[in-house]
This record gives sequence, structure tokens and C-alpha cells, in this order.
Amino acid sequence: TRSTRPQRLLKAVQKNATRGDPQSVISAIDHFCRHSEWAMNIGDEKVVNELNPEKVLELGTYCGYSTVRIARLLPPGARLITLEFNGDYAAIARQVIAWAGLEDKVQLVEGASEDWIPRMKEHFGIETFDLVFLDHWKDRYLPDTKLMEDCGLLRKGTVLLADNVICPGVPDYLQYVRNSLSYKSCYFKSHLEYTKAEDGLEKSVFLG
Ligand SMILES: O=c1[nH]cnc2c(O)c(F)c(-c3ccc(F)cc3)c(-c3ccc(F)cc3)c12
Ligand SMILES: [Mg+2]
Repeated sequence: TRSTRPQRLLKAVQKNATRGDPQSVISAIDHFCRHSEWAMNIGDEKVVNELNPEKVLELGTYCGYSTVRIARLLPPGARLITLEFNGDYAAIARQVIAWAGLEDKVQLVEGASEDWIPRMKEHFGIETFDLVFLDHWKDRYLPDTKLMEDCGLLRKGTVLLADNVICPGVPDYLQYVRNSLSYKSCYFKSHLEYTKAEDGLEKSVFLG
């Protein structure tokens, strides 16, 4: 049967990127998405870099592109936990992360965010996160944010970074973080990855 897009993306990484070189993995995926097939990676334009997180949670791994983008910048000892619901995506992402040589910094967990968020403390020994990147399913952004609050995983200063707040859009989440007294929120206008359509990131700091 015909290969899947994630499988073709992985082949492009293994063909064009250097093992152990995260930047070459990112460039290979960007090239694949610009010149071969669009894929829902956050892309090379939507960027927020002034953060220095030690403990990062990523909701939605897909093929591991943003995982590599974030993990390559983590200092020794810092950790990124990434949750992926789709087993096929998770299998590809594991190989992309390994090709980048970042498996020591990244823990990829296959399963539903709502099942794993309540288990972060007892299963991973994580008290609170410094950064949460929301890039999974638009209908889960708000409930998972409330669940993280209820599980005590957010501390004063934790940054929530949400992709696709315009396209496809997450109106209920935006309304919440922009109107809640518990968040300081701001919008980073950009474009839908590899296209001219508007999209952007919402950065929301939890105030405790
Ligand atoms: O679902 C997503 N999760 C995370 N990031 C995403 C992302 O960065 C995207 F650009 C898109 C997107 C947006 C526009 C479009 F035309 C196609 C896909 C999606 C998405 C939206 C609706 C779906 F039915 C399927 C995929 C996602
Ligand atoms: Mg996205």
C-alpha cells in the first residue's frame, strides 16, 4: 500500500539530514514541507525563543518537528515530555527524535492528553512545568488547560504557548486565557506553516 505522509517525511529526514544534528533535521523537514508535501509542523516562521525552560510539556507530537526545535535548545538535565494520541505519528516521531540525537532529552508518551496530564507527578516525578506547548487537537486546548490547573502542574510564571489559534482557531481557549485574571496573554501574529494564510501563537503566562 502507498506510504503515508509521515513515513515520507521520515524518509526525507533519513536521506537529507545528518544523524545527531538537530538543525539538519529541522531544515530537512522544512524543505520537505515547502517543496514536496505540506505537513502540519509548526514551521520555520512561528517562533518564540526567549524562553529557557527546564521542564517542558508538549501536547501533540505529530512527526516530532517542534519537539526537535524545542529540545535542541534545552540545557543538560532539562527535559521535554511530549504526548501523542496517534500511534502511527508516535512511531515516526520516535525515529525523527532519535535521528536528531535528542532521545536523552525527550520522553515521548503515546496516549490521550487527558489520561496522562493527571499522571505527570506520580509517573514522571514532575511537580510543575515551565513551558507547555499546545499543538494537539483544538477541542482539547481549553479542557486540558483547566486540567493542568486542577492538577497543580502550572506555577507562577509557567508559559503556555498555543499553536493554530487562528487557523483552524481555538476561540474558547482564546476567550479563556485572554479574559481570565490568572493569565497574562499575548498574540504573536504569523502565518500558517509554509503558507500565506494568517495564523499565530498565543503566549499566556500563568499568574498563579
Ligand atoms: O490538528 C492540528 N493539530 C496541531 N497543529 C495543526 C496545525 O499546525 C495545522 F496547521 C493544522 C491545519 C490547519 C489548516 C489546514 F488547512 C490543515 C491543517 C491542523 C489541523 C486542523 C484541522 C484538521 F482537521 C487537521 C489538522 C493542526
Ligand atoms: Mg500546529
